[in-house]
Amino acid sequence: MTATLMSTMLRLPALRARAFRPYSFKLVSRAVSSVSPPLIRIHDATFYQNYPTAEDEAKCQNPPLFPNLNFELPSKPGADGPQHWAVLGSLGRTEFLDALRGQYICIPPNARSYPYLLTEEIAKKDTRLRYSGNAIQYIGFSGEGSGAIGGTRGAYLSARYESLREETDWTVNQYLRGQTSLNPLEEEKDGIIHDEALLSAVIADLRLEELLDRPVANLSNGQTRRTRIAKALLSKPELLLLDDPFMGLDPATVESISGLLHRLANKSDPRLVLSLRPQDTIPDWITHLLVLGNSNRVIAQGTRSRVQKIFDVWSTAATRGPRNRSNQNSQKVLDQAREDLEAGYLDKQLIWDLQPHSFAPTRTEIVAPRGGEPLIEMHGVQVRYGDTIALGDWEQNVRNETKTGLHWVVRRGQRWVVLGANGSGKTTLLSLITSDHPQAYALPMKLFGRSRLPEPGKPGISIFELQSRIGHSSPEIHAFFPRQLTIRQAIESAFAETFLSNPVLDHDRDLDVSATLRFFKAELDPNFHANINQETPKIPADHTNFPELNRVTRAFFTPLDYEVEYADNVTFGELSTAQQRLILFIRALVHRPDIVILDEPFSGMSGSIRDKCQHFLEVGETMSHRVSTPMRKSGRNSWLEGFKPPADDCTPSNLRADVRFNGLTDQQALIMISHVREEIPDIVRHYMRLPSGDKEDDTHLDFRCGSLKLMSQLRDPKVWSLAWAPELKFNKQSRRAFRRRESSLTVEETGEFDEEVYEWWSI
Ligand SMILES: Nc1ncnc2c1ncn2[C@@H]1O[C@H](COP(=O)(O)OP(=O)(O)OP(=O)(O)O)[C@@H](O)[C@H]1O
Repeated sequence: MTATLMSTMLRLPALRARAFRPYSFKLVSRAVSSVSPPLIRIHDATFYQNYPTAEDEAKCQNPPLFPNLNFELPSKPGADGPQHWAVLGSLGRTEFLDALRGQYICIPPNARSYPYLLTEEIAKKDTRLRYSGNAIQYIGFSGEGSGAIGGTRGAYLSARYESLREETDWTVNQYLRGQTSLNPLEEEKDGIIHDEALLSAVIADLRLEELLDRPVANLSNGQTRRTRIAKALLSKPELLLLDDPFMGLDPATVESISGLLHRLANKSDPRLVLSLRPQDTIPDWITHLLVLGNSNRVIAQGTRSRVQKIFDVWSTAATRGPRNRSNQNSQKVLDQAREDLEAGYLDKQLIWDLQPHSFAPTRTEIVAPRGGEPLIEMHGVQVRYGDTIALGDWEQNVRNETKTGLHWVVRRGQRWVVLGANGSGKTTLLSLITSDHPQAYALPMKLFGRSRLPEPGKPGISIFELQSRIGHSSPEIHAFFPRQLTIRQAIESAFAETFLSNPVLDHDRDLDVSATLRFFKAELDPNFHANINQETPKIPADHTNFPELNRVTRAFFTPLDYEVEYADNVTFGELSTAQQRLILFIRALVHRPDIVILDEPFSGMSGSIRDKCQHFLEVGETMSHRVSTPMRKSGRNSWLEGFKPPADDCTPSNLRADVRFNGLTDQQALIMISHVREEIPDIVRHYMRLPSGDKEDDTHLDFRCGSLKLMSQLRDPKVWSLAWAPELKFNKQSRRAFRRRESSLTVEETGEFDEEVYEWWSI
């Protein structure tokens, strides 16, 4: 780069952005007293996607990332022991890890360096490690499912379930050994991994023995996660960056992977930096935290206890107003927080998400509805691959007879959660319902009262009918969803036969799509914060022009498509992972399907977006307190940012002409999968748990199914742990569910109760 260009760049206004110094930089640099040079040193650096130009700011493009960043990662434990870092934030976590590993343009260029990689020690170990690209490995988990390791190809979701092996269906063993090119080089023939001892240790540590011969395309999400961590460890990096490592893992696997990571981190082999969502539980062994605010700013960093104190100050500033502090340090933090709040780098939602929230039980009783007609019926379903039974390898008591396979009925109006360890068959089960699984045609199951194939006197159910009656969001759909669609097109694809075919739209459907875009504008519109104070246009509500408005007594009317044009200008691919998940969530609901299937819908989302989604699911656009879990959880509605209820919000919601969604109806059924208790809304009153583990082992989870007691909520840690309890504990603490029959009515009159037919357990 020429000196002139360099000096021009340094004069850019963007580079003179408000000097930002994370509160504890001095503290961090003092703590690092080790004689060994740091592995990463970032000193007053600003990063850019592209070389910055003078026009960038005027055109609002190429914004600076992490302006004036200071950060050091020691190579060796200091006097206080090793440093284990976690990066917390709603947005920008991946970008931050990318900046650490040498991506983006760093200004000034020498502000980011890797001094430890230039030492003799590294040269002796392996000269390849001198290059940060080799020494620092990144694993991200937002490219979901086995697709993330190139397992599933093409654009057809059922690819994962085809039992035919293709040339490119690498087994886990081949993948770990690096034997994954179609024309291997001579030296690759027996695998490029030569460190067999390391390979065996990693396979044992990550419990991969049983999976070695399985094609990577067939792995469940949790199995994929373990395989990818193993692969990264085999390249013996100096530093491993793990982006959202616990997303989508069942509670037991979270514990075991966290323990494994701790052991690795303690040996510094490799060193680790994790990224986590603000609401995630931070593993005990993490010693240092770095917090990202909005617009790619680092707003706090330092030792865990120091950053926790900063959170406390933020929290009082947000709830009780920014009063002055007696302690000088706290005052500094408070002043900085005020500045950051004003600049929008920090906001109330992030503060709320960062606080650990203890479970506050509510006194609301919610009945598990008996439900209407059956939408899904399974009578002894088993999914087999050769000799292996992937789903239904258990016995159930049905009408007091022992039967094999899955027996289950889902009725209109019911809300289910399917629980189960990673690999227990949850995704397989859902793929039978959506008919992505080829075996769906042959199994003893009915959807909407009909089989997939025609029966005498009854037509089979077509895939297109299924698609229009089922709303589905899942990690697999996320992996395959076309990135080029605009936000509006992505949501409208709910009304189409395939992702890319033309949706069948009409005026009402347009209004429905617009209503969702308006409700989630704060989360999706990139310019939302810039326009927050803009006045809503008010059109006089002339009743002759707007006959629909006769029912409401309002002087002004705001058109429903007001302020939703942003959705035509931003593509799905330009959105963050959390925003993409939000689009898929909306897409699963917007066409009001009979069955809504939400497979880990909130993973990757911040707590506040998750809460807003739960609110939408329960009570839609209304402010009703009918159930809304988030309302009761937080006792306030800061997460409803940007949603401006119409001025006359006191009008009963069922009379408001512009409210199009009131939450799930009695005609709809919900089936959810999640491994995180906070993600399960209180309207979920039924659960099914798929078995896992060795039957001889006393930690084995057996098949269970049933409803929640009147006051139970799966968000309650006690109820949650019971739902995951092994047989003995489960039997002790739950009870058989029965429904009281009205004494005057006979079985013929009331019909059978599912709780009695299928042996349900109340928890
Ligand atoms: N084609 C196949 N051949 C053999 N086994 C398969 C095949 N497809 C899936 N499996 C296995 O079936 C089991 C169930 O997988 P599934 O993806 O349904 O689990 P899951 O409960 O959704 O897991 P996770 O929580 O990790 O997503 C897994 O052990 C998986 O490896």
